[in-house]
Order: sequence, then structure tokens, then C-alpha cells
Amino acid sequence: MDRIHITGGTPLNGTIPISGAKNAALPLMIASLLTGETLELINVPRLADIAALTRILGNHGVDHMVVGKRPGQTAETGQTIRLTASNVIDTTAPYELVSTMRASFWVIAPLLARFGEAKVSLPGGCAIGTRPVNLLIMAMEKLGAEIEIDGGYVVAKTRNGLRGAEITFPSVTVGGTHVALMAAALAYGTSVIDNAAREPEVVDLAECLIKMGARIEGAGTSRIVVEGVARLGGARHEVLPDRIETGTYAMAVAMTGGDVSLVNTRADLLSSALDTLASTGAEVTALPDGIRVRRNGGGISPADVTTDPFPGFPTDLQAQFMALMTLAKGQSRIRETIFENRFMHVQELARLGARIRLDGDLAVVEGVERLKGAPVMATDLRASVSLVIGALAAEGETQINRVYHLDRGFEALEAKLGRCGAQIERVRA
Ligand SMILES: CC(=O)N[C@H]1[C@@H](OP(=O)(O)OP(=O)(O)OC[C@H]2O[C@@H](n3ccc(=O)[nH]c3=O)[C@H](O)[C@@H]2O)O[C@H](CO)[C@@H](O)[C@@H]1O
Ligand SMILES: C=C(OP(=O)(O)O)C(=O)O
Repeated sequence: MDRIHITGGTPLNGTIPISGAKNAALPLMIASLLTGETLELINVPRLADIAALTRILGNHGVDHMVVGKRPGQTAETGQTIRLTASNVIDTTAPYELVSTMRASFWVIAPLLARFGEAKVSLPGGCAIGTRPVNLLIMAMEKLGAEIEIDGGYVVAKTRNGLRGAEITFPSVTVGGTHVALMAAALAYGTSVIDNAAREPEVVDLAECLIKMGARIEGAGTSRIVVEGVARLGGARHEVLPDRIETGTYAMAVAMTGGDVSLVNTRADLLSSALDTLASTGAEVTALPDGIRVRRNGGGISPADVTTDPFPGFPTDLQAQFMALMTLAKGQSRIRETIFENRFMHVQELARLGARIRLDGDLAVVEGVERLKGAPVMATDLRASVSLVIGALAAEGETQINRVYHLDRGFEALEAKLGRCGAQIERVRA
């Protein structure tokens, strides 16, 4: 298995182009199943999760074509793809394919809405909690689906098509909102999605669905109204920038020091995280096409955060922020409210010399003077990248194992950091 070697202690200086968002590209690709016409997606990141979903869609019979890069992007980043689901041959998504990635479960919604049936394996994904799909099933049942669990598969059917309904989520769910949106778009009549997720990726999906002919109002608020239509058509849509990748590199610069412009991104996608970062002493300024992050000298001030659905502090940046806080001058308290088991990075950061105490959903970080390189290994995507950030600031060499987690979500990580002066290399097994 590949490893990443990092020799830490060098400030980051330069420009990092931010890729299209994995968590927007995945539901957008899945939306291609809603129509027999071509959906062209621009700025799709080259990631293992995108490749995995391409295989799943291919298994359903979706035709996939890569047509080029976004102007200005390098050979290793961003691509334009065309997906055409004119010949769907199979409405089953098998365990071997779905178990590697959670978002793949969402194919159930367009398959059910367009073909009246779907059989999809219960999902896998990052090991950060139990991650049930009860709310996704509830949403489809409200729209009139008959659902049973059989042999590890969710089997969904409709007798006479889906019907508009009121769907009230008892707690915010991003995947639940994506599924409800896609299913309601082709349902007969009006649906109201209450306590909907307000994440930018939900807005991106809604905007693409609208281009495809869907009638949706209120995406980005907690109440979305969908007027079902009989059919959807093709569209061309650019994937929004990856706010988690943006925040990750912003935290890396805040930790190592230096001056980096993050381009092809938007500050408004992560205001809460950037405000927190500024409170730790980093200088964060908006650029016309991104964000500039600087820290030249001066210590890192501690800050407390609690993860929350958007617009709160994202759980997908919690591990990276914890890495930053390990070198803060004082104590910080980080509360994880979204996933019950998302502190797997704590024991690995400890190998680098971090002092972190866990108490239920709270991590108390006592900042230390310095971190020191060590062999580490992470069990999920964002935990892995928190180790990259820690390693960039640590003295000496860190070896990061299980790099496949990073490849799920960070496009051209070594190239992007390497160009800013990081001593980072991939050692191929
Ligand atoms: C591919 C993708 O976009 N993944 C993101 C998505 O995951 P995902 O869509 O899986 O996350 P959800 O927003 O659905 O999960 C939020 C919480 O609701 C719970 N829940 C969810 C569904 C359900 O049926 N029952 C239930 O109890 C989950 O266990 C979790 O505790 O949003 C998460 C929260 O911002 C992010 O961390 C993930 O990176
Ligand atoms: C948790 C994540 O992904 P997934 O929902 O696919 O596990 C993530 O992107 O941080």
C-alpha cells in the first residue's frame, strides 16, 4: 500500500487551486439517472470516490465520457464528464460496489423515481459512526414508496409512481435531503421538505436539477418546496468548489505559517470555519477568486468549536482544526455533534506528541510547544488529512499509511502542497 512521507517544519507559500467538491459531484453524478438525456458536469475532481461512483453508474448502464479539463487547471486536476442514462439495464446496486462509499446509496432515489423500482445494498463509507439510512427510507416512504430490507439490500418499489408529500426530517441530514430532492423532482404533485439540510452541496444539486427542468424553491433554506414534473432533461453544470479542501489547506497554512492564496474557491462557503481560523491569529482575506491565508510569526491562539450542520462549523473540518489546535498556546475544546465516533485521529495525533483528552463528544486539546514526526495511520478521510497537516508542522519525518483514504477526497494533494514548498512525497508500494 502507498505511503506518504512528509518532512515537516517548512512554511507554505504559493497558490493552491481548489478542486470541485467531492460531496457535490457525487449527488450531481447520481442525478444523471433521472433523465435519458446527457448531463455534462464540469470541474469534477479526479478522486477514488468519483471513480467508484462511475463504476456503480456504469453497472446501471449509464454511459460515461470524459471530455476535457476546465480551463486553467493542471493535468492532474478537474475534468468534464458526460453521463447519459438512456439505456439503464439494471436497477440493482450491488454490495461489492456500494459498500465502499456511502453516497452511492443515494442512487436509490432517481432509480425509484424514474423506473419505479430499485434494489440497493446498505452503504459503507467512512467509519465515523453507525450512519443509518432510516431517514432516507422515511423520505421515500412518505413519497409513496414501498420499502423492505432483504438480505442487506433496501428494496424499494412504487405501484403508480411517487406522489408529492410533506417530509419533515427530525434532524438535519444531507443525504436525506439529496434523496428527497431527487425523488420529489419526478413525483406527481408538490412536496415540502422541512428541516432540510442547507449545505452548499444541496444548493448545487438543486441548481442542477432546476437546469434539468425541475421546479424547486427554497434550496439553501430549511424548507424546500418541489413541484414534481413528468420528465427531466439534459443540462450542463459546473461543480461548486470544495469547501472542505479549501478549509483543510487554510488550516495547514495557519499551522505551518506562510502565505498561500487558495484560488477557484469562495469564502462564503465556509464563513464559520474561516472566522474561527481568524480568531486563532491567521490573517484571512477574501480574493476575487478565492481566499488568502497568512500567518507570519506570532503564536496560534486557542479557540473552541462545536460542529453543526451548515452554516455551522463543518464536521468534515473538525479533525483538521484539531491538528491546528495541538500547537495552540493554551487549551481548546472541540465538540463533535454530528457523528458519534469521529475522533479516530486523536490517538494518531498523539503519536506526533499532541495532548488531547476525550470526554464523550468533547475533545480537550492542550497545546504543546512542538510536534515530532512519527509513523501514523488513519481510518478515515478527514482524519488522514489532519495527520498530513500535523506532519507538515512537525519536526522530522512522518510516514502516513493507508493513503487510500486521502485519495478518496483530496485531488493531487502532494502536487498542490509540494508546489507551496512542503516536503511531501508518495512512496508507492
Ligand atoms: C458524501 C457526503 O456528502 N458526505 C457528507 C454527508 O454525509 P451524510 O449525508 O451521510 O450525513 P448526514 O447529514 O445524513 O448525517 C448527519 C447525521 O444524521 C444521522 N442520520 C443520517 C441519515 C439517516 O437516515 N439517519 C441518521 O440518523 C447520521 O448518522 C449523522 O449522525 O454529510 C455529512 C454531514 O455534513 C458529512 O460529514 C459527509 O462528508
Ligand atoms: C465522511 C465523508 O464522506 P462519506 O460521507 O462518503 O463517508 C467526508 O467526505 O468527509
